[in-house]
Parts: sequence; structure tokens; C-alpha cells
Amino acid sequence: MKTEIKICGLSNEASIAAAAEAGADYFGLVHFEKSPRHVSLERAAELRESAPESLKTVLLLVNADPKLTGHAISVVRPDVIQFHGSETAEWLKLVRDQSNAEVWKALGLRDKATLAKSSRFEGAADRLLFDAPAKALPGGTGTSFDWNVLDGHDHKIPWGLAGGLDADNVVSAMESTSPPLVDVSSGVESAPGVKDVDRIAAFCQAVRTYDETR
Ligand SMILES: O=C(O)c1ccccc1N[C@@H]1O[C@H](COP(=O)(O)O)[C@@H](O)[C@H]1O
Repeated sequence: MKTEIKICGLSNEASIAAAAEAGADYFGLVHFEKSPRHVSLERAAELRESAPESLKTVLLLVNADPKLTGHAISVVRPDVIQFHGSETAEWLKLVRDQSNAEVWKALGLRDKATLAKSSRFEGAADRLLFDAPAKALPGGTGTSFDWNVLDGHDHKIPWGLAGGLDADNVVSAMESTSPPLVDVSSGVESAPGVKDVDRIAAFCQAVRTYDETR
């Protein structure tokens, strides 16, 4: 069984090449000025162009207004748009209906009640990403959440696990939750916004090695 891997917050060609080499499936470009991983739309488009075909491009936006969202999609032409703020299901549905890109929605998971409410995104999001609840920043903080919240949940929407993953804990996370996709940013960095090619390789290796045992 193959678990998909997304490496997020890449901002140069070398880290994109490292993600591809390590066998990742998706790479993320963050367009959010408060993030240490922020890239301009022009730079995001360049990076997308430089990526090998094996890697799908995810453009991450946080509460972007309709004008910026439309502009970002037309400039970057991502395979996936990841909404990581408090975007509504209605807004996601509109974007999904008007774009060729998949629409993913990140949700901070506090408890089972938050998880139950995620059903509002049925028909609006192609995938949910379960992450730690937002703090000063909505994501990318290297914080995990209580994976037991996902125990026994009947996932109606394809999903992925995010939040504080790294090469050391990703196998426990997979044993605990069996995610179809794992998503990492801080856990493959040497400092905020600085990707480390060895950590990218170690993360992907841990996932692939565990996959082979199942
Ligand atoms: O990466 C960021 O800077 C970021 C900024 C704003 C919203 C989300 C962001 N990143 C996403 O957050 C999760 C978890 O990241 P981490 O592994 O805990 O650092 C992941 O989906 C990132 O893509």
C-alpha cells in the first residue's frame, strides 16, 4: 500500500529536486506573507515550471480574497490549491467548479466535535488535511495534534495527515491513523523556511520503508 507524500514550503529548485529524488508525490508552494516560506506568485510559477512531471504542485493560500485567488491560480497553474485558513465550504465549491485544480482544505483538529463538523466540506473539497489547531500562524508550526481524535472515524472525503510530522514520528503516525497521505514542512527543515535535503530524504525513506511492511 502506497502512502502519498507531500513536502510543503519549498522555495528553491534544489529542494524540489530533492523531494522528487526522494519519491515525494506533491510539493507545496506557500503564498502567505506571514510565513517564513512565502514565495511570490511569479517565483511560484518559476518553481512550478522547474519541477519534474512526477511531482504535483500544491499552491497554499490563507484566506485569500477572490481576486487574489483567481490571479494566483492563473499565474501558478497548480495541480492543487490548498486552503489553510477559515475558508468556507461555499467558497471552496465555487473555486472547485471554476478551476481545473483539485481543492484541498486544511482543518485544525481540536477534538471529535471539530472532526464531525468536517462533513460540511463534502462536495466542496477533494481532500481534507487534518492539522494541529491554528496558533499565531494557521500552520507550518511543527505542532502535532492528538491523533487519537481520528480513531474510528469513517472518512467520507479523501484526507491527509499534517502537523508536526518528521522522520522520527511519521511511522507512529501512520500506525496510529493509516493516512492515505502525509504532509510535512517544519519537520524537514534545519531552520524555519530552510529545507534540509537529508531530512527530506529521511522522511520519504521512513514512509516508503513502512509502506513495504504492509
Ligand atoms: O508552511 C507554512 O508556513 C504555512 C503557513 C500557513 C499555513 C500553513 C502552512 N503550512 C502547512 O501547515 C501544515 C503543517 O506544517 P508542519 O509540518 O507542522 O510545519 C502543512 O500542511 C503545511 O503545508
